[in-house]
Amino acid sequence: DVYKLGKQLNSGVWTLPFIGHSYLFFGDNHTRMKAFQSLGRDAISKKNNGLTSMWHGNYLYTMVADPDAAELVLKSCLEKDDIMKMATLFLGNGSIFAPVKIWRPRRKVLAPSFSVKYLKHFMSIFVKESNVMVDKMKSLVGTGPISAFKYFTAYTMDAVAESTLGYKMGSQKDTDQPFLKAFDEALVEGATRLCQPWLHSDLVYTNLPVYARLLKSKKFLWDFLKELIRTKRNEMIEKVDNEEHNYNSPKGNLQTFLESLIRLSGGDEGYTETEIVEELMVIMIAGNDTSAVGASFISVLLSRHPEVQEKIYKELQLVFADSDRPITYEDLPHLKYLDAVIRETLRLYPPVPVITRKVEKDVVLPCGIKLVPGTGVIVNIWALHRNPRYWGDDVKLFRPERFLDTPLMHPAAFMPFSHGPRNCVGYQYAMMSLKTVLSTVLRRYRILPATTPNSNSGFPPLRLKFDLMMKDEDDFQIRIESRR
Ligand code: HEM
Repeated sequence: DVYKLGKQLNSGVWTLPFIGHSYLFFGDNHTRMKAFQSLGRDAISKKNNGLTSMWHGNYLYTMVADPDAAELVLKSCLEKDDIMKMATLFLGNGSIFAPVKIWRPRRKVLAPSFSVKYLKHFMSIFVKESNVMVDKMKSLVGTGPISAFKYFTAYTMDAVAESTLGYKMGSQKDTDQPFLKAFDEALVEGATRLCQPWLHSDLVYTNLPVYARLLKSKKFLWDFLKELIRTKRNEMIEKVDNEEHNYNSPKGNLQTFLESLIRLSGGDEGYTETEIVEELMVIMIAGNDTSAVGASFISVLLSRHPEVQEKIYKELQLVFADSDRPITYEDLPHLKYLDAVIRETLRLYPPVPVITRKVEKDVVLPCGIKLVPGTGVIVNIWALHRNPRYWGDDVKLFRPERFLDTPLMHPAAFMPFSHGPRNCVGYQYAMMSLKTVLSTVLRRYRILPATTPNSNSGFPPLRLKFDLMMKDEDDFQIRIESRR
């Protein structure tokens, strides 16, 4: 059945005996992104209608770049592919990669703490950290190119740490911050392993010095979070004892995810300390670089499309005129063009370009092809967002207006935050944070390209790489100029 499925998927990309398509992934992170791109192009080619195969040795993945098929798969296959089990060494049973029976109850606890009611409280944190960022950027005006990512990643780390943990990380001010260092080291180790198939076996990996390094970073991060949880639990119990003797219906505002995790999980009866640490790590991992990568792609595209940047500035002028007042939650719905620019960037450059699922029961796709239990699925978001059947002939153009003048042709045609029950729980958080930081930067500065475009061919295409996320190999270089 597996081979029959492989044949039906009709790959136009060569496979080699024994290793299948794995040869495409040998090399560096740039090569790996190119592999996903060429397989994705095959999927959206006319002959294939949004599906192709990817053989990892003798293991078959159905690669999906068609919204109809993706929607069905993401609704009916909730288990993540086994390749994601590697994350367990670091994340334990953290919900993002956990088996469905662990993920489901945790998602129920996590989801309400991302509702608008809670998110509104975080605006003041986004505003404060955005201001720290624009102040830091002052010294960069008129200097040589800088990495936008370096600034956005420090911003997201501080914003997520304060809203999640109630902890003022201060990484925008001190890049040697020990939590940040340990966190970055662990992420680098994780990405290195995922991208190097010979490190996939736990038996091999856990006997290598790199594993000892991962454990060291993990211990530091876990000890730090455990201490923070203990302090917070005590604070909350004391507060409730003083106020109303009822742990489950606290008065006052919920301020952080940590507090709501402790509360929503039923106080002492709920999550264990380890389970809370796992969930906090999930949010830190899922919420940091994803948004920073998104903001960085937006900055680079704006540097190359001054006309788009001017349109955003006009919109900002309508809302704020020349005042210095900080952005509020009520301003957000008025920033429609900025919203379209963010979406259009996430369409062309989704920070998470591929996601995986495991097939556990027969699934018949709308085109009639039957997925076989024991195989995997890769939803190639990068290719799905460039599928001309759903985006028209100008699919490769950066044209934010498409989100304003044309309704989506399919609810799953645009899914940078994934789709279905296991989609991104931080979607609204991310959009609010991005709008706050981008509007704050763009009111103060004009973003300029790092290099001058060639008079004939314009700017060279961005060189992309894949290391858990899709990033710019040149580290998102831009320059800035003061608006005032
Ligand atoms: C531009 C920014 C972001 C992008 C592109 C993004 C993308 C994604 C994607 C694609 C998934 C689902 C993976 C899958 O279906 O297998 C996901 C899951 C998740 N994201 Fe995001 N994300 C972003 C920001 C955030 C933020 C800011 C947070 C939290 C503060 C967050 C928290 C999560 C969590 C907790 C999950 C796991 C949900 C679950 O498994 O139930 N994300 N994200």
